[in-house]
Amino acid sequence: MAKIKKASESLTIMTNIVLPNETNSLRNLFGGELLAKMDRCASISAARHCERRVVTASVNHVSFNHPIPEGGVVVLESKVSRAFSTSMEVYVDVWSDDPINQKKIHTNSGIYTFVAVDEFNRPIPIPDMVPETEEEKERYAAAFRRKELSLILSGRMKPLESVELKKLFQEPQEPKKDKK
Ligand SMILES: CC(=O)SCCNC(=O)CCNC(=O)[C@H](O)C(C)(C)COP(=O)(O)OP(=O)(O)OC[C@H]1O[C@@H](n2cnc3c(N)ncnc32)[C@H](O)[C@@H]1OP(=O)(O)O
Repeated sequence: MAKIKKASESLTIMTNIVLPNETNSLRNLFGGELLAKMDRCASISAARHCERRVVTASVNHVSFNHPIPEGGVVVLESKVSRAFSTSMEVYVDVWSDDPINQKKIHTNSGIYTFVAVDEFNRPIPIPDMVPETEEEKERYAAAFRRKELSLILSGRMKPLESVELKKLFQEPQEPKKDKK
């Protein structure tokens, strides 16, 4: 598919208030609820990028650094960070927003992989993606390593078959001397 899209074209922002039925016993947003919100937000970004139906293939990384309290405002922002052949990586950032005190803190992020599928749920090719901002470029550059790691962890790739990831664990080679 020749079409190339910008990362910003997949930008999705979801803003919600944290309701009591979404909280844990500490009255903070329950982790599983947050994961579901992140999956929804990321799947919209993926569908915006490929203009197809998408399925979640893997949740590669999620961290929870700060709690989001009941009654607080949770803001999710997602964008495709790299498109491969039929799959794409989507980065989700989450903030806790306090509109009264006008404080917004980054609480966590997550990295998801989605696959575009046809009407028979078979993977189909997707448009390429071009990063523009510094952050988009950094995330794009590291996405191939993360894809390899995800494939290894899911048993779809043997560690020795990796290209980028393997380089991280290789000893630096001595430069070859010219033959006399
Ligand atoms: C939005 C939702 O919540 S959907 C509900 C939850 N998700 C689901 O039910 C999905 C269930 N899984 C499936 O349907 C299938 O396993 C699929 C569609 C994800 C993959 O189908 P497969 O026939 O295995 O396809 P295939 O091996 O060709 O992989 C397709 C692409 O996904 C990538 N992929 C598959 N699994 C992973 C993984 N764990 N991590 C990273 N990438 C993966 C492959 O590398 C390939 O990428 P590429 O074409 O861009 O190089």
